Amino acid sequence: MARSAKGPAATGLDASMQEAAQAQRQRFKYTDDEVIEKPFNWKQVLRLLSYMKPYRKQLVPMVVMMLLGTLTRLAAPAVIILAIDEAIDKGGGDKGLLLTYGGIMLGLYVVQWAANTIRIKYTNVIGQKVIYDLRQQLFEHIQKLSFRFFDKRPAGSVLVRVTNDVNSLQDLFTNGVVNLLMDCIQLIGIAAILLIWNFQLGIAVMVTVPLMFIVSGTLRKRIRFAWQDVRIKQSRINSHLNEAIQGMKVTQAYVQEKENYQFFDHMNTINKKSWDRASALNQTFGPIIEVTAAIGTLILFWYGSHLLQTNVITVGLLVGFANYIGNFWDPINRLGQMYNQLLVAMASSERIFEFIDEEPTVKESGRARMLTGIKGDVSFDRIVFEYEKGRPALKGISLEVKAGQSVALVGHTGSGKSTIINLLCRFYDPVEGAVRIDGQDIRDVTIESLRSQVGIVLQDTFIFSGTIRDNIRFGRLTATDEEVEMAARAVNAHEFIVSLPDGYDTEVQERGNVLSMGQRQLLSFARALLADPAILILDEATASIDTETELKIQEALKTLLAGRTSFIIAHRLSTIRHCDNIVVLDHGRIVEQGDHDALMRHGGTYHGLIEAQYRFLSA
Ligand SMILES: Nc1ncnc2c1ncn2[C@@H]1O[C@H](COP(=O)(O)OP(=O)(O)OP(=O)(O)O)[C@@H](O)[C@H]1O
Repeated sequence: MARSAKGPAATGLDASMQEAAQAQRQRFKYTDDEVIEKPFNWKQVLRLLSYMKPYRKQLVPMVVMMLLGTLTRLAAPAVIILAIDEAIDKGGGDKGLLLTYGGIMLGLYVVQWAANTIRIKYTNVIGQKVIYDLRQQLFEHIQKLSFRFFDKRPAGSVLVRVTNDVNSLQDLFTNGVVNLLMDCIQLIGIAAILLIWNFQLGIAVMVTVPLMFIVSGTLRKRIRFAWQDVRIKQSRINSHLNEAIQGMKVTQAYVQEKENYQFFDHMNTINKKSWDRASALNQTFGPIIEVTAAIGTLILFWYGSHLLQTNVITVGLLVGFANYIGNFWDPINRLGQMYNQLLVAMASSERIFEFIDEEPTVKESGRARMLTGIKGDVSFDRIVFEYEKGRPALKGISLEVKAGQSVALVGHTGSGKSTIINLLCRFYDPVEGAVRIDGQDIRDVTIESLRSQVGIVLQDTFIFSGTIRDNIRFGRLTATDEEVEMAARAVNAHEFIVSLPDGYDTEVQERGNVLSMGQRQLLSFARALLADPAILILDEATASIDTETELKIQEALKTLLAGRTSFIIAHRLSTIRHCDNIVVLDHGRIVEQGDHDALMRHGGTYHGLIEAQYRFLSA
């Protein structure tokens, strides 16, 4: 009864929850675009190894130690053979000789231990340095890449290359390459010793080797795919987690926690299943290797004892063979693992090199001059620009701005206001036409000198982790504490800064979580003032400031803008009323320009926008 009373409601709830989870699944679409492994590619391996070149000096002792370690390991069973045959078997127990062989064995182990310790030290040092260089080179290069590059990629995928992909090469450089060489030398060495010492027995005990390679190859492949699947599932969880944390406020505001939880639970379950499968497959590998190894040992003792009885081999040789065979399977096993690791590293290095080889689309010409001591005349000469081929964002913009003038850019959303600014800062280059400052095409001047003449206060004010003082000083790193404070006072930010617990030394988090939007904007004003650029851009800069702060800001802006050419993008038209020139954009074209009074008299688009805004505010 209890069950039937509860049943329909519970079933209904379950059904609705399942529907919600299903809807969530459809909402989150993850593309597994990152290929996890790539075929072996010699060119790429050589390119990777070239990162070791600067450390040639450390490479020499490392290789010497590696050879010494491997040779001593190969020599040890040979000494056992001699000790048994010469000191125990033949001489009927020559204690002196036995002690000598014992001493040699001890010596070999000490040398082997020392050689391995020194080798590991050198490999770690070289490996870490190579990874450091690679990460540094990658980051340095990414910083140079143009906006077009970032437009095409989500921030997460760029992040993953600098972290995960570089990390996956770390193992290869710190252990992989050296172990691979050591294992190869050991395998070839053992095979050669066995065949030289007794060809027939050598062939007999190694008869299982091809079998081992086949089993190991096939199984490893399956295990590799299973682990790849785990990585894909984990990377999905990571992307979802990233999105869930970034969008936490929206999730809570729309009360979507339960749905998010269910979706996460669904992905987590899939991940667990995938992990269980891979791990179960992995566990089958050990017994298979052991069985194959046991077959080899069985053949050794069966055929070996036969050869012993017929006096073809000695007891020492049989024991020595057993010893060598014991050292034979481990390298085979490791080589399989190494091969998998190498294929994963191939994919990671390909992704890293793809970024390193990416040329910035905004390039500096070899003859670029410094742009210094400018007046601030700006001209846009018949500019055509498109972000995506065939979809022009600017369609022939011509605009003359005299030094010291303030220009407002207005127009509907998507009309091209920010694009004009992007071209002035050379974040992109126009497809046609030219942007000039004081008559110089900005493609002929160095990017650094151009951007240091152009100050920008963006709509989304970025606050870096650090103190308030550091954040203002970002405008000019050499500014003194007094200059930082003066800039803050000039834009009316000083008052709120000193009211914070540690004043100018208050620590703020990435993106300025402890500050209000208005406060963040005031800080970025101070930052721009400190930079003292000849040309200033304010992109929606006053959008988030309340009326009282806005009055303060308007006052500060007069100081900030005095003597500078300025471009102001503002949706609130009241803030740009006093600009010298108001440029009205419509679908990438200038449709009107003039001062406020002239445009109002004209009664065109601007007049319409002012009317609409007035109606909206008084509604
Ligand atoms: N990174 C980009 N990649 C592709 N298209 C873009 C990109 N940035 C802008 N666009 C497109 O270019 C056109 C102009 O955009 P722009 O950002 O200059 O408009 P806006 O006038 O500043 O708009 P808003 O007032 O909304 O900020 C729009 O159609 C927009 O969709």
